[in-house]
Amino acid sequence: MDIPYIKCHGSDNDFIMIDERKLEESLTDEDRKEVALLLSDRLEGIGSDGILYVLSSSKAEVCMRMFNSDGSEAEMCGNGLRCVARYIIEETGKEKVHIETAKAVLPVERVSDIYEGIATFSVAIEPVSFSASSLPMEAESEQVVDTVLRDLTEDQTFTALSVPNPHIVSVVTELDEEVLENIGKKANNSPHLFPNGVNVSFVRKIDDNKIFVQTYERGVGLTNACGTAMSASSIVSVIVAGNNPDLPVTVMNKGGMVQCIVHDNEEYKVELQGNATYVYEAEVRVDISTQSFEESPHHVHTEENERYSELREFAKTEGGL
Ligand SMILES: N[C@@H](CCC[C@H](N)C(=O)O)C(=O)O
Repeated sequence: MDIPYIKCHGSDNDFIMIDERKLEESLTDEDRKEVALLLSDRLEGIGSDGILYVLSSSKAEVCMRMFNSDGSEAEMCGNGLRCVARYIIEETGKEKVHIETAKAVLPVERVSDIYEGIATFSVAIEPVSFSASSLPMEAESEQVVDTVLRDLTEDQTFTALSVPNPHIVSVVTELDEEVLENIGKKANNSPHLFPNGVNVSFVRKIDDNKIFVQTYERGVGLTNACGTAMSASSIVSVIVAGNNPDLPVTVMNKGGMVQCIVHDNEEYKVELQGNATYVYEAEVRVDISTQSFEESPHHVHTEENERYSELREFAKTEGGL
């Protein structure tokens, strides 16, 4: 099967975007899983944190489905949704479109540049729930807010929420990547606690409405950034670290930066704003039965990648890396 794709990223959380509407054969869920496992592999494949599948929709311009690099499907992907948003906004020529995701039809639009010369897209992150059952998470109380999770640590507190994929977030003074990785692995090997796994984030407050976030992602491991995690972390920073709702929270990460505007009216909602950078475009011939693939030459988006490098350097300094 020949599959044209765009290698893209949001804050260096990188994806292979496949427009299924352009394929000659339709994909089954088993195909989507196999393609994710084969192509996402960093050593033997193309390498990515996951695959974004773009499908037709009867409810919106298109539907996005996201498969992690381990072949599991996620309910939502914030950085990926910005890439799909760009793709559809450029395709339709509209300023604002809607994209169907597993749990909601979400508005997405182009907004003013987050950094000079970086085309920036805003996506809605919702529905948000603090109910433990929404993750799902086995807990003694219906909500887990700033609470020590004794199965994972002795003294570190976490807040659990779904946005709508599952997250636990801890506000820390020093961010230790090794501790994060250990807790992330433990949480994802604790089906009695998190039957569907969980994304684990550490948040360090840099200043008022400015945080640094790193995440151990379910189905992937440590990544440069996770859009839903940065949205969940911004909400948690409003609740437990004194950040202000309705004003942008600048979120630095290992791959760049985004802005999250947290709205806490009747329900929590987040506007996640950041880059949607195309690295290159190519076509891959995949043979699922032999687990093999062959790639065409890449059409590299040199100029926008150079511009993104500037943002990455700026973010490193601002994030104290
Ligand atoms: N990196 C993504 C989230 C991808 C899914 C996540 N690993 C999960 O399984 O929930 C993002 O930008 O939100």
